[in-house]
Amino acid sequence: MMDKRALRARLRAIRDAAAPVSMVVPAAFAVRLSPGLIVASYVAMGGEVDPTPLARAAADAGCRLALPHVVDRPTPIRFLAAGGTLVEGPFGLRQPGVDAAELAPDIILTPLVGFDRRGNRLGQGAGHYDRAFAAYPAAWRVGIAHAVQELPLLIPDPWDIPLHAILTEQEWIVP
Ligand SMILES: Nc1nc2c(c(=O)[nH]1)N(C=O)[C@@H](CNc1ccc(C(=O)N[C@@H](CCC(=O)O)C(=O)O)cc1)CN2
Ligand SMILES: Nc1ncnc2c1ncn2[C@@H]1O[C@H](COP(=O)(O)OP(=O)(O)OP(=O)(O)O)[C@@H](O)[C@H]1O
Repeated sequence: MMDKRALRARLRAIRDAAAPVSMVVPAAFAVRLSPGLIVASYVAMGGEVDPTPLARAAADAGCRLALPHVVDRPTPIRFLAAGGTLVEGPFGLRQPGVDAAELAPDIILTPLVGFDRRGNRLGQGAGHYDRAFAAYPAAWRVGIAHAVQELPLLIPDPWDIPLHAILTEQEWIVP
């Protein structure tokens, strides 16, 4: 059994030591966008990769943007309409106010702590995206990370739902 906590600590350190990268929107992402689709992005914190180029491409294509709204570790995240004033949330996050409209995402962009080429993912360990993926099984799941966050193999837990694609500053990976 892999020690996920130790792995997470190591990968966060690797991620936070990496030079900031700016993402180029892959054609394979752009072709998926169409007016009215709901794209859940995130507000990067710490050493996370900034998904703004993808969010902007989505908005330019007429998609509606949502952002995760976090209450605490045990409470499932909800995706709320972006565009209003962001407020401070737990874990140092910036997020929509609790009164923003809840949206059901068609595409979910998720920041990764670690990943492998099969689409297995290591996140923050609160199960927020695991549960969001289970709640929206039809959504297209796109992970975003620095290339150095790749692992040779991550053994998935029974509840893990794999990513459809992973974007790094070097590659668009489709498992
Ligand atoms: N930018 C961003 N937004 C996000 C997430 C995320 O990982 N990144 N989430 C992902 O689920 C959800 C929020 N859940 C979270 C759950 C736990 C921790 C957490 O334990 N943070 C650590 C520091 C983490 C780090 O350095 O990466 C802490 O507060 O000690 C953060 C977010 C939704 N929004
Ligand atoms: N569909 C679900 N419903 C309820 N709890 C879940 C579900 N999926 C996962 N969990 C719980 O959430 C926690 C997730 O831990 P895990 O180490 O897999 O997180 P992770 O891979 O870092 O992903 P995440 O980004 O979702 O935190 C586990 O305790 C697990 O039991």
